[in-house]
Amino acid sequence: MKPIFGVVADDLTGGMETAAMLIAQGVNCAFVTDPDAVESLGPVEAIVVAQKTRVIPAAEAVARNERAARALLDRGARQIFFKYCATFDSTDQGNIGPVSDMLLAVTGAPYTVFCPSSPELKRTVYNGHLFLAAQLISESPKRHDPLTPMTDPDLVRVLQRQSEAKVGLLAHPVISAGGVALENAVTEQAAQSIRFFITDTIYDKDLDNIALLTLDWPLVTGNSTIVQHYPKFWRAKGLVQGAPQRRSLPAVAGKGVVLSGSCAERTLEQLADFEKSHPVLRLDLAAVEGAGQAVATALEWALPKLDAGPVGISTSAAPEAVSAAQALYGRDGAAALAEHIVGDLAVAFHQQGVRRFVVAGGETSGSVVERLKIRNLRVGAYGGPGIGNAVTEEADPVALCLKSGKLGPVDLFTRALNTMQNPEVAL
Ligand SMILES: Nc1ncnc2c1ncn2[C@@H]1O[C@H](COP(=O)(O)OP(=O)(O)O)[C@@H](O)[C@H]1O
Ligand SMILES: O=C(O)[C@@H](O)C(=O)COP(=O)(O)O
Repeated sequence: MKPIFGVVADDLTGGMETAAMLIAQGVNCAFVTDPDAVESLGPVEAIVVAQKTRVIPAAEAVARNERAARALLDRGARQIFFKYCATFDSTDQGNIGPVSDMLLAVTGAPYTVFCPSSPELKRTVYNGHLFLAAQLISESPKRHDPLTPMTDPDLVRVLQRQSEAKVGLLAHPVISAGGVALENAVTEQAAQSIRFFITDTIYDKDLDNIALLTLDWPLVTGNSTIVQHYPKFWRAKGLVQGAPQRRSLPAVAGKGVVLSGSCAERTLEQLADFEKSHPVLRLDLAAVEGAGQAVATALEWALPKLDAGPVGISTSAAPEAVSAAQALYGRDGAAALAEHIVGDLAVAFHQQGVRRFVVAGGETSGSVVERLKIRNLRVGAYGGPGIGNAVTEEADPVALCLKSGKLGPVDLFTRALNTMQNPEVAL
């Protein structure tokens, strides 16, 4: 069976969420973190290859995503989808442009769209400008992101800084008209050598129009939300067979921990909520004496508590503390230190019998999954924005809930740990 959809995702949380969305719509979707794992997968309708490439140097991101795309195309994938964040997380040296340049060449696509919007989450694009609710992204809390502060809301300008390809805009009137009017707009702009189209999107209906436009394109790019708009069209064309269903995960017992490296406002709220009923250790990056000492301190604090119930350990901090850590270690140095600590803790906790992990933050999730050497996961059906639930396919399984920094209900950490033990309780 040739997959109808091959996803190359630039982080673990969003990649897993994408797989979960497809699964919830009855699409038999596999999820792997290593392109080499694609070849040996059984028959599936879709495959997500999610790697931690969002903030790595562009050349390395291009090489790793090219391996993923080629592995998917070698399996016969009918369409490649490049999945990035709804907030277009990227720096000027960022990867969305270079990876898309490469994917255009590898798939032979003449052009593609960029559709980060998620109307449900109030992430919309109008006149090429990205909004979080009523705020331009550059005026929202995203301007404080530790790794990808978004200071320019004009996505045409942001993408043009990253790519050789000419970037244009499919503005809202033509997106909302859809059909032939939209196809004509693409043809007209393509005749002016435009290869990348930022798509204005305000309403769900706009996403349907974009999905219909791009249904058979070799390459599409965007956030997970647009992906949810394809399965009904695939089903109408007879491309997928399965009816929408819930795929629940096997129960996993064992000790539980929350590991958090996300500094997003929502994560800080979730940690505060979890702390009402569970012990939480907050590590101050500016005060720790190296990763080794921080890990030892955290283990000494956590291990005696785990038999009584889950605990949380976080490097997450508010903008002032993030700035203090970055002033000491540099932006990448602070992130590397935090990820080193959290990754070491994940390995040590696993050795000590922890089998339920909630991880907050996309980069943080990437380092935990890499350090636990997890390549292949059975993903559960979609449980809400920004959340991916999965279980490793091995004799002594590990349950993971990977959470996007900015998303998820406030009480997610407790609920996710409980659901792992009793998957029949919906998230
Ligand atoms: N106290 C801190 N100061 C600076 N950077 C931090 C701190 N704690 C964590 N980080 C880093 O910030 C980044 C947060 O990114 P991520 O895990 O993707 O979260 P989100 O999903 O909120 O973007 C990670 O690379 C993490 O290691
Ligand atoms: O769009 C989103 O928020 C997610 O799909 C995503 O990519 C999450 O990234 P992080 O917030 O860095 O986890």
